[in-house]
Amino acid sequence: MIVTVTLNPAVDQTIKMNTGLQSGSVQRSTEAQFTSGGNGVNVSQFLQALGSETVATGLIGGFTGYFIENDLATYDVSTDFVWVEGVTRINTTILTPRNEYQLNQTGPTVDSDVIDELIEIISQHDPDTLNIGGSLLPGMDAADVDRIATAGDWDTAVEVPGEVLSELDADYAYCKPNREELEAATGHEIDSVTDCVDAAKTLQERGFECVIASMGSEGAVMVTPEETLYAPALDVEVVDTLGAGDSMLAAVLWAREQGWDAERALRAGVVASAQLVGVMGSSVRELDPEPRLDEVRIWALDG
Ligand SMILES: O=P(O)(O)OC[C@@]1(O)O[C@H](CO)[C@@H](O)[C@@H]1O
Repeated sequence: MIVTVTLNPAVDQTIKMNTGLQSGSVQRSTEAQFTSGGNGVNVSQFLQALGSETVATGLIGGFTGYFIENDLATYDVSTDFVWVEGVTRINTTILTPRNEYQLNQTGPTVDSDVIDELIEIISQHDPDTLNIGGSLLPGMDAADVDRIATAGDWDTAVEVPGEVLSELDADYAYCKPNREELEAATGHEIDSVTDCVDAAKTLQERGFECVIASMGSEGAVMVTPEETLYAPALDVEVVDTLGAGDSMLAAVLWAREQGWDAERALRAGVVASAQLVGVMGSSVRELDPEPRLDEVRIWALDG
């Protein structure tokens, strides 16, 4: 069973415009929606959509906290959050005909005592795999992530900002940085698949057993102790990219849970993220990568 931990969840507000943004005048949207978000929350929702057993935990508060719990219930996602003082943030994605803007709030400040409560809850669910995803709240640091990761007998997958990734000390089973996070965590500039592989290997040497690095429309690299794989992205119509990386991680964890090998797991991740970029926002009720696995091309880059 996979438990996800989102330290800084969000209500994702997605606003669609039929013009570019201009200052000095009121502009009106053509479409808008609110969904529950934050990397771990999304991973739980995608795991549920894939048919995997999951519980979403983390720190929530205020009216937006209630929204997240209720929204996840409508997707049949089990939740067990720690309630904190303050109000969970609202993050805004604005889609204009040419651009995608992402405005993320910082989130409320918390006392790091909440970590004890969180660890207690995680332990009660006895996960095989724990996914810790997203940014940290003010008042927390990378040592809190290490503490959660090492508090029990579970494999941990992290999908955290690059500056947090660079400060982690524990050993992790998985990490899933995007290009920006990989650059920030390693200091490598990534202009090619080769750069991406080099940076992913640098991370692996620091204690991340399997590194899944997503590069948007250029695809993804997976580095395991046994192999280095590259898969280009599928050629699909992109509505927005929110949650695409989370769906890739969810599908890889789901595939590994079923005993699939690394290559098949990477195929599943690439198909899931292709489905996600085709929908507005980061919510889907069903994910079924299997019928499209053969569409993904895979390069084994070295032994
Ligand atoms: O501010 P963070 O925690 O780094 O990222 C949070 C976030 O932008 O990432 C998810 C998509 O991956 C969204 O659901 C959410 O709003």
